[in-house]
Amino acid sequence: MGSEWSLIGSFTATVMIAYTVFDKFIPTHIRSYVQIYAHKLIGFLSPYIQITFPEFSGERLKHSELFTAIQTYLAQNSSQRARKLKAEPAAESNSPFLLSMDDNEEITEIFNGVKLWWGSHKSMIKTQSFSFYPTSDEKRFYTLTFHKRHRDLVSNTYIPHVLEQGKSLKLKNRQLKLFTNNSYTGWGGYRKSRWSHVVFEHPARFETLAMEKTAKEEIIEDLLTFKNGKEYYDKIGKAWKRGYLLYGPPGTGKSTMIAAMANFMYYDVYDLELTAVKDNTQLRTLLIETTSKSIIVIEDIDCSLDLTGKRVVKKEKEKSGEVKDPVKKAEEEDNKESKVTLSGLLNCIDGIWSGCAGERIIIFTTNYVEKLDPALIRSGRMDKKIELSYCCYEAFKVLAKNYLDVDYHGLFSVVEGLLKETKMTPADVAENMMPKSKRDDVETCLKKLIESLKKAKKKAEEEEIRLKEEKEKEQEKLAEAKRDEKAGKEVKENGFSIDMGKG
Ligand SMILES: Nc1ncnc2c1ncn2[C@@H]1O[C@H](COP(=O)(O)OP(=O)(O)OP(=O)(O)O)[C@@H](O)[C@H]1O
Ligand SMILES: [Mg+2]
Repeated sequence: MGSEWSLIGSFTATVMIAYTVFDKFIPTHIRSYVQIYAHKLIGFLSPYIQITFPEFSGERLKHSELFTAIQTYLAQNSSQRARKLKAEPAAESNSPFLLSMDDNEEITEIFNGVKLWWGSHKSMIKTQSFSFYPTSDEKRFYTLTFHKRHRDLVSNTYIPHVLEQGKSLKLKNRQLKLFTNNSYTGWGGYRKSRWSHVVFEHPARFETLAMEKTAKEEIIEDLLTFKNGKEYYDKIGKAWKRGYLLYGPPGTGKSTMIAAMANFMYYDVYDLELTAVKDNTQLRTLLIETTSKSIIVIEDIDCSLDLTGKRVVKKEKEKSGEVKDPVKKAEEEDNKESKVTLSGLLNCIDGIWSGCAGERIIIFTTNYVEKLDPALIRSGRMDKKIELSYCCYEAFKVLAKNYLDVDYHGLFSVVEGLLKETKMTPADVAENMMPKSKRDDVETCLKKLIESLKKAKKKAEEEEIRLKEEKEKEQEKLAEAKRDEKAGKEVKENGFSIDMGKG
């Protein structure tokens, strides 16, 4: 036994000396040759294949989507199996951190009965920069090892499976974003983004949206058909996009519905402010930069576009006494000259999107549907027109559930009757019904609403009477003018007039 130990000891010592000699005294280029041939020999003898997935790839060292998808996939799978995990802040994700395999950790996975090994590695490359604080670049990569007889299965089935899973998990975990376009003068260099974003956290849901149940269900059905319609759109040769026009008086829930749609579809929202876009070319650039699975919104389309082709620039409220910055003034001057035309917008919607992969929804909102150019809302551009109108009883019940947490109350029938007789927007109903203090219970809130509805009804009746009187007066004036005209004619023809009024 003793002799065996001494044999092992001397062998180990020999290996260590040989390694030191190799490392210290053999020139680098010979060493690299030896390493290359050693790898070749191992590759020749070993039945295993290894694939490397680096974090950065391509000429410009772009962050690899492949790497991110694998990272997400492994984070889901490895967090149960790996012993050494790493917690990192998760950008653009719902959870505050992401658990992934730590460096130099390995896990095994069985896929269709085949054993595979995933490894997480890191290599350090020292940068040759002249700095007081020497930095080193970290290059992370994953390796996938498997037996060479499973090569086809891995490349044709397993890797696509990992990517698909990784991407869908990332989509599920990501945070929604609300983008707004930067004013064109601030676009700056090529690297500056045309869109700025914040996290989109609007609480609106279809369940809390007050409108008729059937209309709501129809919209949900329409959205679902669109979402699952990739094959269908491919088959009919149409770009995977859908246009909605939301119209109705202010406060009827158009913006709320857009938020509900975004939450339901899990799409980002691009709020496109046309008045900040210089011309059609910039509009095109902005639209190209939108990503798949997004809703592009143009609110109050009638105010942003003059339908004769010119753009209306929103008047900015100038603070009194404010001295104008010359640069700002020049920008504004420029703004006045800039224009996005209706045809430019239509061309963008029809043309560019057809070339952009992925699904997109475009929504226009307006308070005055009758003002819109038929070209803008024709079918194919605006596939669905949704009217959001004054509060009906069904919508009121949703609001009562949202704001007061009640399904029924004795006063509901009074509200129902009044809602049939008067027009009130859901925004006003909600405002009138909302508890304003802790003492406000359901009954108090409903009574407040009834009071407001009665007032609104009275006001509407008075307005109706006023309008009727005005109309009658106008008709009287018209009739009088006609009588005068007739009398004038008679004087001309007969040379005298008969004054019927005086005795
Ligand atoms: N149908 C609705 N369901 C639930 N809440 C609503 C509804 N309509 C309005 N509201 C409430 O009223 C507020 C204003 O509604 P919203 O901004 O969606 O109206 P809008 O139609 O976009 O108005 P505008 O035409 O002025 O832009 C919302 O914050 C929401 O709380
Ligand atoms: Mg709105």
